Amino acid sequence: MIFSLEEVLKTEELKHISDRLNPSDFIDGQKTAGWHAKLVKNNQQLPKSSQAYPALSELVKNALERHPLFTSAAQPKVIHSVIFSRYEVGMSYGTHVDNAFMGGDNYWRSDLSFTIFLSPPDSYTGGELVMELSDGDRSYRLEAGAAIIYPASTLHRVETVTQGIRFAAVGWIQSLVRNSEHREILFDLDTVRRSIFAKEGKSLEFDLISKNYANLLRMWGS
Ligand SMILES: O=C(O)CCC(=O)C(=O)O
Ligand SMILES: [Fe+2]
Repeated sequence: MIFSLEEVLKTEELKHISDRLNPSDFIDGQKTAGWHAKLVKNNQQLPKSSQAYPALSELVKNALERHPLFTSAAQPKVIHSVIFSRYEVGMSYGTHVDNAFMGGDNYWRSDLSFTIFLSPPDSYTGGELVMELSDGDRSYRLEAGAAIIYPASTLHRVETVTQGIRFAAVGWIQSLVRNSEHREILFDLDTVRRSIFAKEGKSLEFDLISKNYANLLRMWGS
């Protein structure tokens, strides 16, 4: 399941982040790509050792966690390996799949990948995030502050930026529920039980769906 979240970052948070993304701090993005992704990765990123990185990466994780749809859709165990990337004119990231495990000493699994768009779409051209799906390509270019979250198993690419600068925060999620189809069933059940709760409160129907939601989570989660 691919899902987008609107307004993950508020306007003042976007400004706070952009004020701290100093182009001269950025380094070649090749540093964090797998051996094959390196061949097609042509962008820049903020090094984790930079002064701004720890607080900005916490801000991004907290913003995702407080979004009402995030927990239900992603069942996050840990959000990890956040990268602030920068694409100037001519930069792109060709077709690749993200590594299955990341995070240096911790070795978190990447079940879901996310991109939070940090630049307003009218401030650059090109730079679409494209998912290469079995029924064709699907292209995303969201408002600043919005996020797209997709299975890390997906082939994807970032098109060449042809004008302006594209900033993004990307990262990965190890989910409590490893299987994407299981996550989708849980998401649907959670959506339905919340809708029942809104209409009729803690009814028998609500309790039965909640029972099955919790039991499936126990069965599929780890
Ligand atoms: O910038 C993006 O939207 C995605 C970048 C990406 O695919 C990656 O860093 O692995
Ligand atoms: Fe990627």
